[in-house]
Amino acid sequence: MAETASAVRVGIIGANGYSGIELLRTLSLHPHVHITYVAGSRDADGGLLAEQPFLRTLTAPAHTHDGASLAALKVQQFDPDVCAAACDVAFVGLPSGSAGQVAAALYERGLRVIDLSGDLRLPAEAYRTWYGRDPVPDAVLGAAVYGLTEWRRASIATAQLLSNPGCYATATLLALLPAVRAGLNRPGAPIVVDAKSGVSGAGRKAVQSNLLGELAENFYPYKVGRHQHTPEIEQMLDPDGGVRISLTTQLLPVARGILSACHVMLERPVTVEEVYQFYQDCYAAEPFVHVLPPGQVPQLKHVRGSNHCDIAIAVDERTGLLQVFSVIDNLQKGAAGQAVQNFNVMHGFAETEGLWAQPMYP
Ligand SMILES: NC(=O)C1=CN([C@@H]2O[C@H](COP(=O)(O)OP(=O)(O)OC[C@H]3O[C@@H](n4cnc5c(N)ncnc54)[C@H](OP(=O)(O)O)[C@@H]3O)[C@@H](O)[C@H]2O)C=CC1
Ligand SMILES: CC(=O)N[C@@H](CCC(=O)OP(=O)(O)O)C(=O)O
Repeated sequence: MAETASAVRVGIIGANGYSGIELLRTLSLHPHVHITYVAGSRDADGGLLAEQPFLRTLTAPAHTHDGASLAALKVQQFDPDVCAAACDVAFVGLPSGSAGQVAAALYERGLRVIDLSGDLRLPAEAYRTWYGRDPVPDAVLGAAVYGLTEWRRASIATAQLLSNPGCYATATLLALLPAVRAGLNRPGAPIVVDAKSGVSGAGRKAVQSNLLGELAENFYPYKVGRHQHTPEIEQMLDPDGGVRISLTTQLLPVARGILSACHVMLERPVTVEEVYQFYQDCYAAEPFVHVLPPGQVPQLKHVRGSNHCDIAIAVDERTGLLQVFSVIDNLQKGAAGQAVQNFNVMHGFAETEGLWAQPMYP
């Protein structure tokens, strides 16, 4: 794969974290990207490949743009001026709290910034309530464009500061938006979202302390009634606050994957064929969103390692509930993959560029 003359110089902040590693894996095969800067919370002793020895393709020039210099890249302690000098675009894969500050510093230095954290997704007051800390300054928050790609392309294309959606929010919104925008939900009735995530959703440090003995053959809900993606989902479903969701998040003993099962009280009787056709029409042109025929169910392993989202629909005529199920890989469509999809939209590249990976099965 030859490097193109138009290669964009890209920095990855948080390169030792799960999202950062997934960005490296994805962007190292992107034909219009040259990774020029990788940063973390400290200077590393060895090169990038000493830190992440499994990223072997980075040293295979046939598959990268600049194998030698990529292999020589060192994870540096983040410095906004060094980053700004080295990059046109920065992906920020840091924990919420640190990420917003870093994204703001780079935005103010004129870079295009794609932030994967929750720091830029909510209005200031909602952020204070749900994240329990002060948000970034209004001028920065106001510039951030919420990047649910399939539903926000026009504003993503011109964004300088892109706020990548949360993993649960992505799975849930892709499942619910067609139904809610079409008014299939009964006004005033809360939508129940029963969502489950693999443990990598919690980040590398958290997983390193969640030992196998704790997680294997175990399964439990967490952040009940207070998950930070609740307002993110509600504001996108209805900016006027007319839709309420009850979100339950649960920790699955798998590394990757989210399944969101959404239960919508129907406003009027509909058939599953009707809703299926409607969803099909809605997502027919989408390369990454697939609506399964009635009777089929989505599975984590059908999307694992890829940027795809599978959606399935059922109508429970007995209870008047529409059930919409969606699955994504939390590190791909839920984080790094969607971030690269947004990067492609922002640069006018084909949306699938760098995102050709098929799901890993089994
Ligand atoms: N994991 C997921 O599925 C998803 C994650 N997100 C969001 O993406 C962001 C990254 O998540 P994830 O990759 O899971 O997190 P990880 O915990 O795996 O990685 C975060 C990385 O950030 C680095 N870091 C922390 N503080 C600083 C700092 N002040 N300056 C520089 N580097 C710092 C750490 O680097 P070092 O190792 O060098 O200390 C660490 O490697 C989070 O905001 C998360 O909410 C969003 C959607 C899904
Ligand atoms: C399994 C797990 O712990 N997942 C995380 C998702 C983290 C995330 O995406 O949080 P922000 O994007 O809002 O920072 C959680 O539920 O909080």
